[in-house]
Amino acid sequence: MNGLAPMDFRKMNGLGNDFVVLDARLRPLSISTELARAIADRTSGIGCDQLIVLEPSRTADVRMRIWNNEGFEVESCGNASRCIADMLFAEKRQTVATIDTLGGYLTCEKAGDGLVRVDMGAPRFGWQDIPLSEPFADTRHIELQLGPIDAPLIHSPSVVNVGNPHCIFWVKDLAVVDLAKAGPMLEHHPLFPERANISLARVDAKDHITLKVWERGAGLTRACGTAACAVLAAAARIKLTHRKATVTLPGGDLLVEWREADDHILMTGPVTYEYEGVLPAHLAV
Ligand SMILES: N[C@@H](CCC[C@H](N)C(=O)O)C(=O)O
Repeated sequence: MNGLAPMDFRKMNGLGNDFVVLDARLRPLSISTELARAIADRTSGIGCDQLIVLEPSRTADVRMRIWNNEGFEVESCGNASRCIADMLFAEKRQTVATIDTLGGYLTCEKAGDGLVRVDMGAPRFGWQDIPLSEPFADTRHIELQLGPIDAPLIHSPSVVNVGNPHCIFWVKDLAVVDLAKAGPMLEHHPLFPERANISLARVDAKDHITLKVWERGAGLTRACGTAACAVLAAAARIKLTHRKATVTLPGGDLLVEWREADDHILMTGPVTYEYEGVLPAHLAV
């Protein structure tokens, strides 16, 4: 133990995308890459896709910081936003909450039936915004493929930033490539200087998309909220879907709407409280 008091944590998930939540609003915490990785490591006895740390905020109800399972800090997490919003609703006995993140300022509200709606802000499509390492005038489809040159298995993905970078391949068959193998290669492709979250998306109808995600820094997850938002915006942009659709992930459904009035994306979905505990001594912060 490093001389500091052991730390309480809460385990939560959004559609199976799971989080360890630490509350640093009253006691500042210093999170190193090694510590984030150790807490997220599933052999540590706890484990999660993302470590979430709550800090005080001058402008919002809370500042939410996010570390991927690999131990580096990132800008956005859609599923964690819903979880933290729900905690805040209970704490503050309110039906709205605001969350400050590196990826943007989020307004969240109760949506009935235990669901939470988060305004994820406006998508960005410029090549510098994703970011890409070279200019592309049109990010609706970029030149990138996997498989033989004359018969690529997947190709011409759409790219979008919804607080974090996403690359989406449109497929008819979600098993056309093994995402566990293709994901790491594409995540680290030189076109993505900050790496990228990689999705395979199958458009089933104008109001329904099925999605599999390889998350940057976390691998295959049961769900990725920002990927669902990115996919809906990218699909609606190229008229594959309406501006509102259900996005089905391995862990369940999210309802996503890209609102015309203000260009913002609204994501609605459930929250699950798993359990509370105390970090073991070797992980105490
Ligand atoms: N699971 C999250 C996204 C977490 C961050 C992502 N892996 C990244 O590196 O950008 C979500 O629900 O959005």
